[in-house]
Amino acid sequence: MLPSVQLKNTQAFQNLAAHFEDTKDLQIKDLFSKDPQRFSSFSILWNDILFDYSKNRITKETFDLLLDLANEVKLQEAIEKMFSGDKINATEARPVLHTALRQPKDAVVLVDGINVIPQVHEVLEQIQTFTEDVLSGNWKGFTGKQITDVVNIGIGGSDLGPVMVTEALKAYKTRLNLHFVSNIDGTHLSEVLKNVNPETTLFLIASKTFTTQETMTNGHSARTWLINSGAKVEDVEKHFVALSTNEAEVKKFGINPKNMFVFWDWVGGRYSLWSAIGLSISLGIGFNNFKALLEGAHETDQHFQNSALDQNIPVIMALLGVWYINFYGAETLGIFPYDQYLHRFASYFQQGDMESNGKYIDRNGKVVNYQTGPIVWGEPGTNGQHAFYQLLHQGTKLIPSDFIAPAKSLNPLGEHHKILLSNFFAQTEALMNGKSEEEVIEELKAAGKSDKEIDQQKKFKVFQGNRPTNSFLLEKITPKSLGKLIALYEHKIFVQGVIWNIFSFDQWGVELGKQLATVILSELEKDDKVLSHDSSTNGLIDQYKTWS
Ligand SMILES: O=P(O)(O)OC[C@H]1O[C@](O)(CO)[C@@H](O)[C@@H]1O
Repeated sequence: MLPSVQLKNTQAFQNLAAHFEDTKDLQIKDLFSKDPQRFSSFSILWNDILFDYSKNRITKETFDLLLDLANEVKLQEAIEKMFSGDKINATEARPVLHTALRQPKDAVVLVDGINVIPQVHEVLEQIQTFTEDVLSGNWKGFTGKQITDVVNIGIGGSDLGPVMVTEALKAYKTRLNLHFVSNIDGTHLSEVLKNVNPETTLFLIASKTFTTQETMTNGHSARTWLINSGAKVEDVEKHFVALSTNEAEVKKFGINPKNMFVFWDWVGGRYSLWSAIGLSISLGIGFNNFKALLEGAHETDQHFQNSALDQNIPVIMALLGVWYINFYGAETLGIFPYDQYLHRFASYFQQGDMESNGKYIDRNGKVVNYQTGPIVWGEPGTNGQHAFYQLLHQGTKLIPSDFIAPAKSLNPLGEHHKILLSNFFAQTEALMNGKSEEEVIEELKAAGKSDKEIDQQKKFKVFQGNRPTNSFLLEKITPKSLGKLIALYEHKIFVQGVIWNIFSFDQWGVELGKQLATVILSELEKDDKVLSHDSSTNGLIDQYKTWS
């Protein structure tokens, strides 16, 4: 079990609350003018990643008080418990060991007294052999043709990670075309099937439980499509493999267990891209790149486990989040990658963060009296600039944001990357500095505007500034640097869960809707009027029955 400390009862929280009252009106730009060393004090150059957190509403004292909080909730102890396989996912009585999936072969991680690393590497070897088999054309479809297309059927953690990573690393693509089907909406599968040839398509049925309604339904429909396209039942094994923890259900589905890539219940769904769930990644970018992704994540694991808290990037990310959420009342976290390939990064961490820390019950079973996980959202820059940045700059909400960009483009094209990066740098500067009314007036005068025009416009062109941001400047997006970056966010989520005293690795909140949908599905199959719900739900269902 993790140490359980009531956040508001900690001395550090009380101290931070008092400190917040004293400092809440500080302007970040003034902190820069007063301290020429601010950037070097509040940034970390970690090999090919520069993490700059100096554009935040913090002083050295804030930082120290936040670190006191981390110490008071016994963060270091909690980190050790996670890495060593303690059953910190207490409501499911499981360890949390996605970190074991990226450990080298000679590591030892015990679960119930058994070292799990050999099993991890056995599956990695299976992934490698299979990837090579498919890529070389050795693996053939039912008419003897090599595979050209891979369709991953999965949802949530069995989809979002592989989608995000294969998009982020598209520049490293193999000859295989990847497709992802997640939604139960038949449109998703139908649209993908329109573009693939049954003779050359491989389906990966990705599901930790192998009972998820969406995935099972999509999987069965894909199987029917294959058979209707001329394949025999005994050909199915040439086109279907399973990525799962549940061998019994895989067999029930009709997939030969020899075509199964296993993982274990100590891998959380939203932390599973490093496991067999990453098979689509390996097929899509090659096994060596998949391995480099794991190595990058392992580097972050070591950084997280071994760095002092004041030099520990995920810890600092988490503490800054707590500062804004629990003291400034911020409700969301914006993630804005200045890299088109990272266009699914924010949506990936919507599940990662919100399914982990979207909880109001603490580890003692009590309702918390403070805010927990943020709403995570974002789009790539500069698209976001032309959509919602107005609100970031002049809206009434405080939105702490992470800006991410690679220094080197994977597609150097004329001046594109310089322009992109000039926007990346300019936005965090503008969000911090804003523009005063005096500056606006000066600018309007210089542009030759009349006094009347200046009077009309001046108020609207003011930017308050003081909007906090973190910047992540990566040398380049590579499988390794991406692995590092993803793991930084994973551990940030863990640290915040420890501070908020919640269980970050279960997801009971997704169950109620699923239960009710099962009841309603049986009602949709009958013609009678539905009376068993509230009048709104009855009314909606009955209108559906009228129209369907
Ligand atoms: O991999 P499975 O078991 O199909 O689950 C898919 C997803 O469903 C959830 O259990 C709930 O939405 C997620 O946590 C998980 O990633």
